Amino acid sequence: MTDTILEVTDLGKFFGGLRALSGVCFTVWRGEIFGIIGPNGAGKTTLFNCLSGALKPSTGRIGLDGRRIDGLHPHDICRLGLARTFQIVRPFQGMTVLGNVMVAAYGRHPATADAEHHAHEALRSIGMAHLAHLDAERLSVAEMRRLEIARAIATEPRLLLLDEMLAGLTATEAAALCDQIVALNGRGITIVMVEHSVPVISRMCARSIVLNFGTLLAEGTTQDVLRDPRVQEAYLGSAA
Ligand SMILES: Nc1ncnc2c1ncn2[C@@H]1O[C@H](COP(=O)(O)OP(=O)(O)OP(=O)(O)O)[C@@H](O)[C@H]1O
Repeated sequence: MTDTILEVTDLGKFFGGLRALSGVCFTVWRGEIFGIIGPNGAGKTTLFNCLSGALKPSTGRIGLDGRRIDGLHPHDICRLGLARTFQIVRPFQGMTVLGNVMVAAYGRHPATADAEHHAHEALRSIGMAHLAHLDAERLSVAEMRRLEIARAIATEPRLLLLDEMLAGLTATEAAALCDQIVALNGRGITIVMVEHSVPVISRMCARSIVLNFGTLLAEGTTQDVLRDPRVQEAYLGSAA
């Protein structure tokens, strides 16, 4: 039997008359890397904002490990084991890489020595230990992305939402980051990733959903989803 970590049922988010999400249902299984694709404005970031508590959904329910989390505050959702990254990385100004990650680690480890230890662990897990004492603002784009993941990891999530982590990276940088993401997944963290690159989603995610105009266009194995004629027309066709 498959073990569900995240269950989304009839999720809707309306901004006035705009239905950014409507009737969205899907299930993420524990231990998988799950993909979310869709054209610009399809509602992917709104979905992440609802899952992480940044936005209160207008309809529906979200279950994390069987517990209802929709409408909870972001820090409560984070404490329950769901972390997310942001498309645009904004490190705390005037702080080192380590300091930035410690801010996240304090959530579970209020003592400074503990927070520092766990922040170092998070940096090591994403291959950034050697950059711990660098001013965070001096990082490259690829390093910023890894810092963003380290901050999320430092909250010790069971489920990690990654929002377009590969955008703007070179092919080599993207491949290295994909390897890091697979390694994190190998350590037991379930991953949900929003990604525009179809080849990346095909390689990384056994199962995926496609959003279009705020509705679920397809759900299933990534292979089947990408072969779906509606997906081809709405997403791949328009991208070609
Ligand atoms: N705070 C908001 N107020 C009003 N409309 C919003 C708000 N946030 C998002 N929207 C609208 O909701 C729709 C979905 O936006 P969203 O950013 O979730 O799409 P997306 O799939 O993440 O797009 P992209 O790939 O460009 O990041 C868009 O029409 C957007 O303009």
